[in-house]
Amino acid sequence: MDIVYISDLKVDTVIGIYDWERRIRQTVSLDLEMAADIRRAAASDHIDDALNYKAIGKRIIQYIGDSDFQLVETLAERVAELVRDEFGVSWLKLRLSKPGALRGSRDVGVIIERGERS
Ligand SMILES: Nc1nc2c(c(=O)[nH]1)N=C([C@H](O)[C@@H](O)CO)CN2
Repeated sequence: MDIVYISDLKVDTVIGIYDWERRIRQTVSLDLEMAADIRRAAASDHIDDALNYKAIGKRIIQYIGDSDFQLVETLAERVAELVRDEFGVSWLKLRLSKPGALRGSRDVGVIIERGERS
């Protein structure tokens, strides 16, 4: 199994459980690893044969930017569903972090893995 990845994708969104958090936008950061077989794209050298990380990244930016969940868990799960459903990704690992959310820590968040590694 090969991996196509996106690292440290930063998006501003409404996220959080407190009243003050519902009134502002905060930055979340996303690391995403997606199962892929890159051999066809490598052989043809054509984007149509590749898992297009730019198309996926733009869709994630749009989705997160428009969302307003309370928990990072919910946001992570929905992004994972979107990537798997819309881009046919069989397995992924997603790390969603919220920088500065806990004093003394660089960031907090969740890491989820969905689907079967083939
Ligand atoms: N497991 C979680 N714990 C907490 C979350 C969360 O989304 N998942 N969120 C908060 C607050 O919104 C916090 O980020 C504000 O600084 C607290 N704990």
